[in-house]
Amino acid sequence: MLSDDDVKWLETPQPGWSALRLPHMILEDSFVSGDSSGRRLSLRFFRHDPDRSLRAKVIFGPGTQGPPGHAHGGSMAAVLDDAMGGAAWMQGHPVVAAELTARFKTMLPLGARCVVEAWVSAVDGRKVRVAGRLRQGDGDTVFAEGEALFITLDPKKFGVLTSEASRIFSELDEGTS
Ligand SMILES: CCCCCCCCCC(=O)SCCNC(=O)CCNC(=O)[C@H](O)C(C)(C)COP(=O)(O)OP(=O)(O)OC[C@H]1O[C@@H](n2cnc3c(N)ncnc32)[C@H](O)[C@@H]1OP(=O)(O)O
Repeated sequence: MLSDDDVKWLETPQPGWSALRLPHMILEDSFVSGDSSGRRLSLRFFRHDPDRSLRAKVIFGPGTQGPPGHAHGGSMAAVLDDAMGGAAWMQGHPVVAAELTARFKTMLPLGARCVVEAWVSAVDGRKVRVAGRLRQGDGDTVFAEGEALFITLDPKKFGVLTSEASRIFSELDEGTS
């Protein structure tokens, strides 16, 4: 479904980005990242090393269709949710989403190469506020923006994801320190 060029584009980090495997990607059938067919969502995650925010490259496949030829808003919101949650986890906050706002700015053509940016904007006790943006990969067009409130839970509630997160993020630090 994806061309070899698309796969190569997805897997190539931009300068200052480190490839990142988010902890929940070890789970089978992860809603956003679990489709390897290219029909729905194809994503690769990265850390933007200078400020430790999150980046993802994403292509919305034909199975994400909402308006003809364009991505469903729910699929864009799901990508923003996953990326914003990932940004919080990457900064050491084991969270789930409590509130999510998405603003759809421009219709997103299926098959377009897109970039997601997500960053923690504030932390107040267990409340972690994160913002994100889904934009054109090779231009400035913004398809959607998001803001979310995540709540930190007892890490034990996440089972194996907790140790997986420590392993992944410390390896990432060793690789870039
Ligand atoms: C492994 C890597 C993963 C990477 C990416 C994955 C991202 C995926 C993100 C998701 O989609 S997670 C799935 C969707 N989310 C859920 O299913 C969460 C369902 N909701 C819950 O489990 C609970 O409601 C929740 C944990 C969010 C809160 O319950 P708690 O009992 O732990 O919290 P509590 O009620 O004590 O509230 C703690 C604080 O948060 C505030 N709060 C909780 N829910 C809120 C809400 N919905 N809106 C605003 N504030 C909220 C609450 O007012 C309070 O503020 P204060 O400390 O100031 O008093």
